[in-house]
Formats: sequence, C-alpha cells, structure tokens
Amino acid sequence: MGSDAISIQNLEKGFKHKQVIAPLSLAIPKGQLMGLLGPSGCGKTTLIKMIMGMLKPDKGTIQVFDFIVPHQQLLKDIGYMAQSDALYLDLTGEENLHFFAKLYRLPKKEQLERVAYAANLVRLTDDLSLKVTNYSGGMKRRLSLAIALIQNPQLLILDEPTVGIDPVLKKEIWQELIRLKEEEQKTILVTTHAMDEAERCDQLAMLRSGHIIAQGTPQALKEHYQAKDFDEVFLKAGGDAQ
Ligand SMILES: Nc1ncnc2c1ncn2[C@@H]1O[C@H](COP(=O)(O)OP(=O)(O)OP(=O)(O)O)[C@@H](O)[C@H]1O
Repeated sequence: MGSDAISIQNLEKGFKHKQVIAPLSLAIPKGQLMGLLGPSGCGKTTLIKMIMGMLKPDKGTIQVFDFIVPHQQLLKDIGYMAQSDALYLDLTGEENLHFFAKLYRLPKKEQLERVAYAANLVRLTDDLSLKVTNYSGGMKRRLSLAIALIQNPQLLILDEPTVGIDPVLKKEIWQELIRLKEEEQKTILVTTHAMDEAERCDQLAMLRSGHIIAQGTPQALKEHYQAKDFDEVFLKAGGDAQ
C-alpha cells in the first residue's frame, strides 16, 4: 500500500466549452489534513466530485488508497459531506443517522455507538427525535457532518463543512477533526473560504481556474510569498490573473 491517500494525475474536466479542471496533479499523503482554497467557481467542488467518483474526468486518473476511482470499496472508506445537505426531511435526525449506518451494514451494536458518537460530536443529541424539516440551516449542516462520519471512514472529504455553523461549535468541530487526524490517523480534505481554518491545515492547495497555483504548509506559503495572510498569498501567486 502506498503512502498517499489520494493521488491525482493529469486530471482534466470541462463542461460544454468551459475547461473547469485544467491538467491538475495532486497527492495527499495518508494522515494529512489538506485544505483546498480558491475563489467561488474555481473548480473545488468539481474536483471533489471526481475524487468521489460522482463525476467522470475527461482525462487523467485518481487513485484513492489502493483503488482507481470509481471503485465500490471506496464508498465505505470515504466520508463525504457535500456543500448542499442531502437529508431525509421527513425523518428525524436519529432516523437519518440510522439509515446511513444501515446502508454501510454496520453491526447493530456499532450502529448504536456510531450514531451516539456522531450526534454528540455535532451537539445534536438532544434534537435527534425532531424531524429534520424542523431543523435550522446550521443543524442540517451538523447532521450532514455526523453522517459523513457515521461509518468511521479512513478518509474524510468535507466541502465547506462549517458554513452556517456558529463559532463555538465550529471550534469544537475543528478540534475533533484534528483529533481524528492525530489519534486515528484519518486523512482529511476540506474546502474552505475561512482563513482561520486554512491556518489549521497541514498543507494548503490553492486553486485558480482549475490549476493549483500554490501548495505548501500555511507557514511556508506565507513566508515564500512574504504575505500576511492567505488572500495575499493567493494574489501574489497569480490568483488575480485572468
Ligand atoms: N454540471 C455542470 N454543468 C456545467 N457547468 C458546471 C457544472 N458543475 C460545475 N460547473 C461550472 O464549473 C465551474 C466550477 O464550479 P465548482 O462548483 O467546482 O466551483 P467551486 O470552486 O466549488 O465554487 P464554490 O466555492 O462557489 O463552491 C463553475 O463555473 C460552474 O458553473
């Protein structure tokens, strides 16, 4: 088994006449927390959907652990939180969590443990018996995050996981992501627009028009570009070029 969780080679994707992912190569080592940064429309979600096997690349290959995407085994290995919530509104929070736990064929005892763990992590334990249609936007995001963790996957792919979540819970969620990485050796790929979140990543990849224009640790990027923050790194790395 190689040392990378995700290995992307010469990936390309376009829609109609628009090239969204230009040739792009990227490796994410196992056990690393990688942040994907870039302006709206630069191709972050498109890239993630290809890693998930939900979109077919025009060219290039993606390997996740030992498998070339798409592969059925990977469904269990990857916890995915999409930008828009995909929840059953007529079911309660608890029923949603059990539905996904069953989908992954977790044994009954583990199912109960994982549902309790995931609900507690996102502070939804007291609201589990409410129908999701009565949840606030932030509660739905929290439930989506809990679902991404339900099968205890080795790789977490989170598309803007803390949008609409209050600062206190956001801090707790980040503490848990870092714990998952450090104590359980999870690999985490997260997209974000929040600079404080970018700071907490091991590595950052900055995307513009489907290209990676800068990559490195948060500290190294700021030093290299003599920038005070990541907005400045982005601009100095060519992020303002058309
Ligand atoms: N199915 C599709 N058909 C046509 N164009 C698409 C499709 N999906 C994405 N695009 C286009 O591809 C570009 C990249 O979109 P994408 O959602 O990957 O951006 P993003 O970086 O995730 O943006 P945001 O930060 O706003 O979520 C956009 O111009 C978008 O309109």
